[in-house]
Amino acid sequence: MISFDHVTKRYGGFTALDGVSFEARPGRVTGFLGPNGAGKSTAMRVAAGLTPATSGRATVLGRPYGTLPNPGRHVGMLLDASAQHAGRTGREVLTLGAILTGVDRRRVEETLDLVGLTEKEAGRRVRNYSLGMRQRLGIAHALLADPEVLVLDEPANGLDPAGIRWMRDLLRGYAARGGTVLLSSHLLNEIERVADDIVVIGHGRIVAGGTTRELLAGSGTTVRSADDARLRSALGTAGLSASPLAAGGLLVDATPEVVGAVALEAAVVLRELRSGDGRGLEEMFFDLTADAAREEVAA
Ligand SMILES: Nc1ncnc2c1ncn2[C@@H]1O[C@H](COP(=O)(O)OP(=O)(O)OP(=O)(O)O)[C@@H](O)[C@H]1O
Repeated sequence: MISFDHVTKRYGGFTALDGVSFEARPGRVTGFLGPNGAGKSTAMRVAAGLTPATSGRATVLGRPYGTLPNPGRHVGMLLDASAQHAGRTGREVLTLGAILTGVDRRRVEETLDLVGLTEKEAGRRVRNYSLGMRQRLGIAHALLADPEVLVLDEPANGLDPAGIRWMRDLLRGYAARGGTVLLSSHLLNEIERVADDIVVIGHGRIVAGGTTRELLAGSGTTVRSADDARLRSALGTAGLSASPLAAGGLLVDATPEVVGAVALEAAVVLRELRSGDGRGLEEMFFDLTADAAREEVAA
């Protein structure tokens, strides 16, 4: 479990995080989304004890990261894949990690295997790694101690399609065994596929959060009919709230089946009946972060 409780982070006069509260729960993958500069990395750094919060509290497994005994054994982090020592080989990076966290050295070979770095690649210096290989090494480092919690900032960055699928399966399997995963990504399709829960941040504030299913189910049913005023009144009589849409039609807080039944009862001819399901994460993301995007353009 990772908890943010009213976390605010200021850099001088600039507020990077503004009262951020959310949880990433065990057995689930939580996708952390937001435009560039929204505060995702800052929040992850606060959770990892690398950046102190100005106010509020972030805890991992019930405690601030820095107070966990041997935190490296419980929490696997990938915050910047390019931060590995370029002069060391992949195997050396992991061996050092194993020594520092007191993990059995055999785990190094297991982890290399797990992330698909070959014997030859593991012996190559990190400066000669491709971006995708660095990501795999970073993920291997995070998994080394088989921790209960994973915090991954843009882990899919630089992975090829097979690598992205591999990572998805890895994270799903990890969560299925009870692990907690918090991951940020700009690959919305991927988040839609891998995340159980989604948290959206814009300008340092949480603008939406919930299960992926809830968030994508979004906004009820869109209906257009031959007589929207009569349909709206019939829906009102049935106790359902309906609001007129700017482009015509109504947005109803009910399933398409229920709206269809009310229309049939009221003998109103329907022209369109559509659930919010098809809205997609991309559309939701742009709706929720539109203010942030507009301000960026204006700035
Ligand atoms: N050390 C720092 N000093 C001053 N400002 C900072 C510092 N670190 C981050 N910021 C600012 O805080 C804001 C949030 O940055 P952050 O890196 O958390 O965003 P992000 O959501 O991870 O963005 P991206 O998607 O581009 O990685 C940005 O405006 C950034 O410039």
